[in-house]
Amino acid sequence: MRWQEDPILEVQHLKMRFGGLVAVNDLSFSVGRGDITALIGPNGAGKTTVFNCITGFYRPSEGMLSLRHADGTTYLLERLPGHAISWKAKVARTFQNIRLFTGMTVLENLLVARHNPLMIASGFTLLGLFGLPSFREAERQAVEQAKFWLEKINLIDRADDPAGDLPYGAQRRLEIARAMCTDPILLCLDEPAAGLNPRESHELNELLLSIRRDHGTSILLIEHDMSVVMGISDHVVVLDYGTKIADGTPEEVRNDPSVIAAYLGVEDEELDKVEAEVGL
Ligand SMILES: Nc1ncnc2c1ncn2[C@@H]1O[C@H](COP(=O)(O)OP(=O)(O)OP(=O)(O)O)[C@@H](O)[C@H]1O
Repeated sequence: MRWQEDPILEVQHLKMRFGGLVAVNDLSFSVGRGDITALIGPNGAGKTTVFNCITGFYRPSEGMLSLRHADGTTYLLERLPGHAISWKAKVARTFQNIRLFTGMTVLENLLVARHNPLMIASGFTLLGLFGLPSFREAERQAVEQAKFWLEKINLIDRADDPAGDLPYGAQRRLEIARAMCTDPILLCLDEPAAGLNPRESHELNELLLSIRRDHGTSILLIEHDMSVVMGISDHVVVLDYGTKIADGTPEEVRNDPSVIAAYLGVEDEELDKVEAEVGL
């Protein structure tokens, strides 16, 4: 199992407290390099809180989040500021609710993701923005990369339209493309299939599989749509009330009585009955 042999991310004893509420409690799991890993669980289980800790939106109350690049460089994410998690550690994310710049064009939304390299190429001077060859080259590369992703997500014909005019499913794909324009090694997607129809969710599966195959990007996703989770994940981690209740391949997790019970809202005492019903 890649998540045991070559983890890109190791979450160790993660705890997140909000006042008296413990949203995530002593959570440990690994994400395999090159794997598609799904983090699932009932509403309020703590999934988005885990994402917020990994991507620097929250500082964990306790625990360690170590991200290891292929060359061995390791980043302790809980110690890095948010911008360094994206820029240095190379972790990108999308949000549960779409967060595009709706008044900007589709192309501009992708160019925003190249802000850091563009500013460095400008030498952080106004003159650099107009004159430096390095800036013009960085700008050309940013446009090329954006066009590549627009082709890939079938939005090249809409490049100059405002992002807010796109249909919902296309906006979701654009968000993923924008995250990919930061060249992440770990892509975190918060409910990418939410609100998609079955055709769009099939297209999403294809897009995620091609991101993993063609770019080697590891993917960690939160998802309620089981056709996405069971269809493309290599590894599934299940949370309930902030703790891990299962961790394994989709097949292992699918038949786990505690997972079924958590989803059905069954009390611990009724677990035997659920086990009998699923034939375990
Ligand atoms: N900033 C916050 N302040 C206080 N409580 C919070 C905060 N963020 C999350 N919580 C609480 O932490 C718990 C876990 O929330 P979280 O959003 O992580 O769950 P989730 O598994 O992502 O749920 P869903 O599937 O509904 O998105 C919930 O009880 C939630 O109310």
